[in-house]
Amino acid sequence: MPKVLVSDKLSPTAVQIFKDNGVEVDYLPDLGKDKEKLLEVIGQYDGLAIRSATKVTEKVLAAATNLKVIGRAGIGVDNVDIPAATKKGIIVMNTPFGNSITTAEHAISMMLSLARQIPEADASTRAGKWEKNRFMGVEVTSKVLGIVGCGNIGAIVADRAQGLRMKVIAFDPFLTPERALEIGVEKVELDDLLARADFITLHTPLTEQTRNVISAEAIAKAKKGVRIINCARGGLIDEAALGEALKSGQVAGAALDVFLEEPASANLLFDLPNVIATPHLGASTSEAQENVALQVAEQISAYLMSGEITNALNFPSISAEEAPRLTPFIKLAEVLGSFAGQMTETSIQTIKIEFEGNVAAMNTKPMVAAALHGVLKPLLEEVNMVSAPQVAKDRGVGVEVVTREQQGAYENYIRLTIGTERQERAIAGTVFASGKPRVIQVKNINMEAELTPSMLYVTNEDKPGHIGRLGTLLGTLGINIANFNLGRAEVGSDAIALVSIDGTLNEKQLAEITALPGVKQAKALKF
Ligand SMILES: NC(=O)c1ccc[n+]([C@@H]2O[C@H](COP(=O)([O-])OP(=O)(O)OC[C@H]3O[C@@H](n4cnc5c(N)ncnc54)[C@H](O)[C@@H]3O)[C@@H](O)[C@H]2O)c1
Ligand SMILES: O=C(O)[C@H](O)COP(=O)(O)O
Repeated sequence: MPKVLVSDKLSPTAVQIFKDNGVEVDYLPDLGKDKEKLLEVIGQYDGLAIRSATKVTEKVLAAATNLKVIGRAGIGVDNVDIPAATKKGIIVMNTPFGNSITTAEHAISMMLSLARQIPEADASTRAGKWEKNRFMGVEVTSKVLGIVGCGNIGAIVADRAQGLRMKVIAFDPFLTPERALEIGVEKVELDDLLARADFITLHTPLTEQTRNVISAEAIAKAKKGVRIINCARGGLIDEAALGEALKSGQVAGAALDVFLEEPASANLLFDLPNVIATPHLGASTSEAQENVALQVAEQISAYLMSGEITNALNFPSISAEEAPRLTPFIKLAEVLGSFAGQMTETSIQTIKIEFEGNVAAMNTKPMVAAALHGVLKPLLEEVNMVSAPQVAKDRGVGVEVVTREQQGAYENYIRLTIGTERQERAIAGTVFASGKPRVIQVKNINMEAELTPSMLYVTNEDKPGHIGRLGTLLGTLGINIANFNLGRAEVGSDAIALVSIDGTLNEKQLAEITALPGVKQAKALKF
């Protein structure tokens, strides 16, 4: 039974869902904050369910010897080292929509609180002062709201702000003009947004491009008296620059849910009167927490129990219906890749994967990942299905994927062609109705072979006596033949033998096989 650790405070719904799905679960909501303890126990678990408190660093991942999946009950995954997880073949998932309405509502609440200084007015009134003249606010109606990052949350904020009769402009390089039109926002450049916005709200992930997007320079370009809201990530704002601008009046107020250092028990902005701070509460409503807990527990369980992949950030999705149908094709793609990888001795420049017939209409991305894994595995130690596409890219291997309708006799057909500086080598296969993957072409020579764990591959001149000599030699070497598959281009030309054997061949035995008359190449293959 797979075992999952919940190391942050998730709704108990998650625990119940894991149990209902046949997954063993340890609910230790404070463990994520204890780095040493996490390192000690993480090796026991197949899955990890977290929020933002657990930091899944490279060190944690190195200790996570059984970990297969990390599920983030929420959106931001900057607390997970995704490249390191990918390298280890660990799927990283999030729940991209579960808390977006709640977070957008928090941003709007923060904006209105800033406009009317609600927190200070509340504190002053309850302290017995009746400072009616101190708290002069501003209306939001007809004001310009500048949204930086107009994805799921940004678009919901835009919708709510339009309800408040604000004019909404957005800076987001990935926002298409069609989408901007659909959600009724004006797409602008950052400098334009800074120059025009009365309120600026941030809704981008924290990346190298977005870090300090609200810098001293950006603040200087903003309208005097702008109010800034950040319910996304702390690193988006240069906090020191914001502090100076709040003191000078360039920024009239800031409402911050997130901080550079969290938990933020101290922060240079906390002493300023025109700052509203909340402790990363953006996603904290009972509705959002139910949503994300339920989703993450279902997603982790589905992956561990059936291979279904939803909302993964480092692997293509595989639906519950697809998972059983795709499995034999993923297997085929991997063995074709492995065959080609084992046959390749010089550096790979290109990998072409062609899908024909039924398989071309399926979700080919996991098959491509499996094929690349198969190719790279014999050449590199640290590669897996999750990391293979990135490894191929990092190594400058050109990957081409082609899909087309059935052209030959096979209802489904996958061909993988490897290009090196010396040559191109193609190998093709199919999956029979029984679900069995078979190799059907090697170097354009037709054959039909099941790839078994240990095989001998021989190319030879098509001349009488070869099969007898090969069989006799294998017998003399004490190697039992489980299956013998043959193919040839045409009479008297090149022929191929793919022999399933029990046990493995050593270098000396291979040299004896290579020395047989007419043999051009002999190779031991493992699958
Ligand atoms: N405070 C909280 O509790 C809380 C809750 C949920 C999410 N968040 C944060 O909010 C962020 C946004 O969430 P979302 O669901 O809207 O994500 P999303 O992916 O739907 O939207 C992010 C948007 O940012 C845009 N973007 C990326 N790089 C940009 C750049 N350099 N400049 C401008 N725009 C850029 C993207 O194109 C995208 O449209 C998350 O990454 C997370 O960090 C915080
Ligand atoms: O990215 C998110 O989903 C939010 O930052 C929520 O974080 P939390 O789960 O720690 O509240």
